[in-house]
Amino acid sequence: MGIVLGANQYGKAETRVVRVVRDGPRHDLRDLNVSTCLAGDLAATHLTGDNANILPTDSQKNTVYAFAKRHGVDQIEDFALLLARHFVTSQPAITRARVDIEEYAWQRLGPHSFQRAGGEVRTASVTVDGDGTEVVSGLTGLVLLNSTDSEFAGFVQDPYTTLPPTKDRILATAVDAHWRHGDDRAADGTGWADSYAAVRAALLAGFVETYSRSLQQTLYAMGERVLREVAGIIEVRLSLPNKHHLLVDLAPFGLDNPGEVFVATDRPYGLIEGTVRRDDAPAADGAR
Ligand SMILES: O=c1[nH]c(=O)c2[nH]c(=O)[nH]c2[nH]1
Repeated sequence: MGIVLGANQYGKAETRVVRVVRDGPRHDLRDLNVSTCLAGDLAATHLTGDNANILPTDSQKNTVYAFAKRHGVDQIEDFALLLARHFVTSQPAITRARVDIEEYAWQRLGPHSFQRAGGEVRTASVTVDGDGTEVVSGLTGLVLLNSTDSEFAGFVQDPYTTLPPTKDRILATAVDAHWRHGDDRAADGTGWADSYAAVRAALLAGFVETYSRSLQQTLYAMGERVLREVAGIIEVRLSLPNKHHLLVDLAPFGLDNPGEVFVATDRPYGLIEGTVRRDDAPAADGAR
């Protein structure tokens, strides 16, 4: 019985690259998930372990980042063409390159503030018992990003701290917010839609308009804004994942990176949680 190597290919799947274009104070943002896949004369690495024809998947990933900086990102078809052509023309052993790109849409909220389109869920939890009625409204999956006006510095330095302080970073989160209505509103039973729209607007304004020194500070600002602006809300509970965007080091490719090319990491992530409430709010009943 003969055994032979069949079809094969390899590449780097799901390189998440966020390209910020800083053209003055108004920024633009492109958010991509790029997968590269190369095929060609790859028999040796499978049969003998000779890697002479193998462009590391790590280099493929770096090419995505470097091209995002060097060429920018406009239409994803063009960016995919650029990458695929690069791999087949620069690598003698590679005869086929496939590049798949997903683009995640962001809606503009301000000069450097954006909201991820889609994925948002509205929630409601009602508790009725002998003591009364409690209504907790909420939303999850509201993904927000500020491409500047965020810093994180002045934190504890213990023997395990390696994080460099930063005066300019991307701040991104998926808002999970639940707010408790006062008794009057629950008894009244009207105006939920207006209340929801007003809370959502206040959360957005708190995120967009706060110069952030920590996500904790932004959390408080968002909750405070809801309580100040929306009548009938007595408590806001927020759970904010810190969706880290790390600056890619492009120096090995002779490129600078003044806050333009980032890797969006999905885990681990910081999770910042807190409650902001009116000081006269009665204790929660426990709907959520
Ligand atoms: O806004 C932040 N708060 C933190 O507590 C923290 N910790 C960390 O590593 N990065 C950040 N960012």
